[in-house]
Amino acid sequence: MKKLSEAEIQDELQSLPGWEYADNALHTGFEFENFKEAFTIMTRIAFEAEKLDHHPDWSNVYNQLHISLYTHTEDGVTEKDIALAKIINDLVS
Ligand SMILES: C[C@H](O)[C@H](O)[C@H]1CNC2=NC(N)=NC(=O)C2=N1
Repeated sequence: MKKLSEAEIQDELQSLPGWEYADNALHTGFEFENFKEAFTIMTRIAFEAEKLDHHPDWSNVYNQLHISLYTHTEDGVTEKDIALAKIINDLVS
């Protein structure tokens, strides 16, 4: 899986509302009604991440969820991060 250039990442971000590129990774944040809603989405994301064999760096505090996507093996953002970001946006919307 090839590391994407910054230009390629910015191009992909056009179709990823809510995501930004910083510090060599993609980042987003969501706020839910409560902890149960946040954790339900996290569970759905976890199953999709397992299918892709690609896993988010994330943190959850009550109803807030912050997610960063990064490909450790390539030390940067790859198509797998873009694919997972799209799945996450679809699950949350
Ligand atoms: C061995 C296994 O395929 C790797 O560790 C996978 C698993 N999940 C991963 N997730 C992420 N975000 N980056 C990786 O490089 C990565 N590598």
